Amino acid sequence: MIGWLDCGAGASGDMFLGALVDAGVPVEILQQAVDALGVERVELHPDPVTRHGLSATHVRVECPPTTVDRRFSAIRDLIAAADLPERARADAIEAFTRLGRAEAIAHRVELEKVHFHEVGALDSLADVVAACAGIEWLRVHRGLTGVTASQVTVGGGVTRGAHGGIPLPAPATLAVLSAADAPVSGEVPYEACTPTGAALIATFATGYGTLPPMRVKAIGVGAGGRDPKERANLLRLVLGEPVGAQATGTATVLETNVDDLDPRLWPPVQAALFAAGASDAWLTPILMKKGRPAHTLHVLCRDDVAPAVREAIFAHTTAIGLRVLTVGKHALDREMSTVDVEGRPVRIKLARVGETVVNVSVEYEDVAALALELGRPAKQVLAAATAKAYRRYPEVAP
Ligand SMILES: O=C([S-])c1cc(C(=O)S)c[n+]([C@@H]2O[C@H](COP(=O)(O)O)[C@@H](O)[C@H]2O)c1
Ligand code: NI
Repeated sequence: MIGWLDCGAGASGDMFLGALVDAGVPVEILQQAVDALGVERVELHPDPVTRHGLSATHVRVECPPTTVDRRFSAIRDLIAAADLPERARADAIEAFTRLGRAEAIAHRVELEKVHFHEVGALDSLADVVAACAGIEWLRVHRGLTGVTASQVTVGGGVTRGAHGGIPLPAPATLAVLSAADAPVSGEVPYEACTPTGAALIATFATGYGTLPPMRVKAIGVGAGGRDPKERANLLRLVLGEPVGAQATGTATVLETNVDDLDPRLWPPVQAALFAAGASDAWLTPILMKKGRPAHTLHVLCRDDVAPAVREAIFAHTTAIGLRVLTVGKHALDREMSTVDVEGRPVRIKLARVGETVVNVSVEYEDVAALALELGRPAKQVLAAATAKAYRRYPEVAP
């Protein structure tokens, strides 16, 4: 599954949460992430709303009055210590680092000393961790592999900040989006994209453009708090299975020979590569120059995430150079479905050639989780799920 963010009406933290809930992410997942921070009680309330007659979900983020001023370093430490899924935590730190760097540029202060004001900081903190937990839920439960975004409408005019009038687009919004090389335009006379919205787009989007070719499976429509007359204040998250050019085209393989990395570090290297967007990463044992036993690290990724994957290889291994290969790719159209095992859903992945299903595979993560829950061996749950899948798609049964 891939995702595309329609940012034609801008983006903000609450619009992100609305889009996620509207796309099917349980609000409890978002609330748990906020609760995991252990700060003042912040409550998320999803409401069905309309904007210009279009239905959407708005998530009210209710923050109590607070006098706590939070520096960037304190916020980063709070997120680092929170009990969140690992990738959600890493994304939340990344989003706040993007915000912090932007504020540091705008106010000419050091990153560690950037200061977020009281309720603004709490609201933004809740938005960021909840959105990151929501995207992680989509990765785990809907097989989301990547997100791209449209050009971002940022708006124009003036807004009020803690220190007075702020020109729009807000300096932090512009700094975040320019650092991410995101295409922007003004278009409307108000603040369409906030700094938090910009930081979330920049964290999740691996590229920018129009809706990629996909079979659409879910659409999440998130509303902003206001209903300006110029356009429907909506952020749309479109989720679907890639088709056509995305399935058939090119990919990048990065390769490097490594003879001096402590072998205990390979699993965290692999985790870091996946976090950077790798589609797969594997090692081949080799005998390299000077007769040294070593490994070739191969990393396959989409072309647009290759720079991030390259950075991760240099950051996490001892490699000081690598090969970059553009390879042809043909991937079958895929689609997720579920089968029922003892009343619980287990996801299956279907692969099609045209309309014909040619392969069905049971998602092992679901099997392992259900086996744990039922206290049964994973092989039994796998066999039960596979039997159900073959019953539904006898054309692929052995
Ligand atoms: O108060 C300050 S310093 C402030 C700075 C900036 C900069 O761009 S710098 C922007 N703002 C405005 O505050 C709100 C909050 O944005 P969220 O991202 O937390 O929703 C927004 O209107 C910014 O433009 C304040
Ligand atoms: Ni600021």
